[in-house]
Amino acid sequence: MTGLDDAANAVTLRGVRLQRDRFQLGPLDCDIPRGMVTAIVGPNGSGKSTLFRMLLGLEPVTRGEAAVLGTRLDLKNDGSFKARIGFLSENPHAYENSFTADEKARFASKWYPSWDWERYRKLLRHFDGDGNVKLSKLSKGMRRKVELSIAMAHDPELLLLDEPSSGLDPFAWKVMLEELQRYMEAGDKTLILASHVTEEVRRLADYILFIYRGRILGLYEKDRLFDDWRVLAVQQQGSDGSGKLQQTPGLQGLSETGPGLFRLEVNEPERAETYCRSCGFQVLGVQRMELEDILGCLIRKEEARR
Ligand SMILES: Nc1ncnc2c1ncn2[C@@H]1O[C@H](COP(=O)(O)OP(=O)(O)OP(=O)(O)O)[C@@H](O)[C@H]1O
Repeated sequence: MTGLDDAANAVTLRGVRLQRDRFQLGPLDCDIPRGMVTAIVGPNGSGKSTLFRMLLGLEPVTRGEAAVLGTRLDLKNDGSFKARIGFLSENPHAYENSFTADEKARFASKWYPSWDWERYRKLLRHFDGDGNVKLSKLSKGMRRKVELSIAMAHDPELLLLDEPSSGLDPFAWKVMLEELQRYMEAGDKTLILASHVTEEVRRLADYILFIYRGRILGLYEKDRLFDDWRVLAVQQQGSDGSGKLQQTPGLQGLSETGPGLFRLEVNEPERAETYCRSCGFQVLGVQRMELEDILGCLIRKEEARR
């Protein structure tokens, strides 16, 4: 791991903890790279929104050190780094209900030096959003579209999106993917999004950060993750040898699915296959794992460790 102010990272966390009455986030250690898309994936209540709030300085770091865009999250910073960030929260703020999108945008334009009205209008048009209706009168998806337009209008260095597609119809979802891909085209932007939508993660993410019960289960390069993690179905040929499966290279999970039949979750598929054969097992099939299966496997391992 590198220093806190390494320019290659958009976010650096070192032993970071945030304590609430009934929930602890951390200790967290990770580097989220700049110029990339990182998807945060984890079950409900695992701490994704809390992590976003902490990165925005809205909740204090109780212990450890954190930096966002090279700025340390401590009492000494003046908060100006936040003008370089675009944020879409999971839930809309009730105190903004009486504003229209255009009125909210007018507020935002004063706060963000790089605010671009043309960009805002273009985004709103592309999303087919209405800037003149009170936010409280918009449907969930309609409000999401205008909030996204506002979050992206100042072309921020770092975009933090908390479940951005929540409420969007399939057409708006497609527009969102297009806009986020366009946003990343310049090469110097960073997108971090929390998502439960597998397809969104598959299409957008360069990296996946798994989080569970406030702890990081791993940060993986997406293509490698989907290449490496496989399910092997194997059948025992002789009468003995099932115990040997515990030694399978890269073994992440093992279950007996029938008499002499086993299901192995592995992240070194070629070595695992060779090993199983050498132990006298017939390999019946090898399949890529879905994102939720990988998460399930990581959670089981974490639970076993606790
Ligand atoms: N305002 C709050 N005050 C106290 N505890 C909170 C508050 N908001 C969330 N929590 C708790 O913090 C924990 C993490 O919640 P958080 O919203 O960060 O999870 P999440 O991963 O974003 O979940 P989801 O996928 O459901 O959006 C949960 O145990 C939740 O009950």
